[in-house]
Amino acid sequence: MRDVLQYPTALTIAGSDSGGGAGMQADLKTMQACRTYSTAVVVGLTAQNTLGVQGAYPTALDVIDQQFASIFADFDVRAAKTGALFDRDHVLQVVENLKKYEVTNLVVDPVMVAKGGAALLDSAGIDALREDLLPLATLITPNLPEAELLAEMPIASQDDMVVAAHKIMAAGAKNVMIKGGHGHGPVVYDYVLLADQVGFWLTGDRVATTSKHGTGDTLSAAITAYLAQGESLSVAIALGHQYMNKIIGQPLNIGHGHGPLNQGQWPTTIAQQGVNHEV
Ligand SMILES: Nc1ncnc2c1ncn2[C@@H]1O[C@H](COP(=O)(O)OP(=O)(O)O)[C@@H](O)[C@H]1O
Ligand SMILES: Cc1ncc(COP(=O)(O)OP(=O)(O)O)c(N)n1
Repeated sequence: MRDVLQYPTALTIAGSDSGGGAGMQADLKTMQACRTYSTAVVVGLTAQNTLGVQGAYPTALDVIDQQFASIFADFDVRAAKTGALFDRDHVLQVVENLKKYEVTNLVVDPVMVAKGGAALLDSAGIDALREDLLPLATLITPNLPEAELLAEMPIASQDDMVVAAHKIMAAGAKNVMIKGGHGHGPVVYDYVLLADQVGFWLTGDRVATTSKHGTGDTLSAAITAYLAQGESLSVAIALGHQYMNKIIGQPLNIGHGHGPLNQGQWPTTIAQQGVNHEV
């Protein structure tokens, strides 16, 4: 008899990117590459490609409820992540369902603006995210502009990142990871502040590439995949960061703008990659 692979199940609650590089499509490819099965609540559709977002169409609210109901009637969801949530009503509908189904191991990627500049969450939605969704999150993963909004301060240095992480935690987040992709210099610094007040830096060489569409989605999906596998939060973060570091230097040459990553560049087992579980 053939071996049956045992993949845990996760959930992505996000928007669809018709260009395939970011949003739900990035999440699904990443989870598969990280050996986790993912279910999906589509919160909205975007007409999008590597050049930008041409349209955004949130899903009817009752359809969000139906998707949650179908998933939780059948699957043992071990971890979940949120991505683009579009507006206040959709944030609150997602929050209601997360509470109803008692979702644990929740990674909130507070997607606000796509790299091309299109808003993927309006200002009332940002308030709802901060007040209602953030307290449910196991981990929140803002990029630098998102962290500036959530912490209500400018971030111009690594010291500022540390202060901002503490402010976001004080606003109700249990654990915080501020991503430094939008910074400058030869090294990318991501700062992690854990609930026990332990803070640490994760670093990587800054890759000079225009193929960065979907980096935030990909990182948060990888962390979610490893949480679903039962890893501790600090190990899941470290593995997600290693995955990101590995794939960002080997992108696909696709599209005419901000190209996609190649999430499939992680084909072997963690053991074969020589990944260090020590954090
Ligand atoms: N040019 C780069 N070189 C190496 N790593 C990067 C680069 N840009 C982003 N990353 C990494 O990708 C992840 C996502 O970061 P970021 O791009 O800031 O998020 P977002 O897509 O949400 O804006 C982080 O772990 C960051 O360190
Ligand atoms: C549908 C959808 N969701 C999220 C994003 C933003 O993804 P992100 O990982 O932040 O990547 P960039 O947009 O910054 O490339 C998106 N574009 N579309």
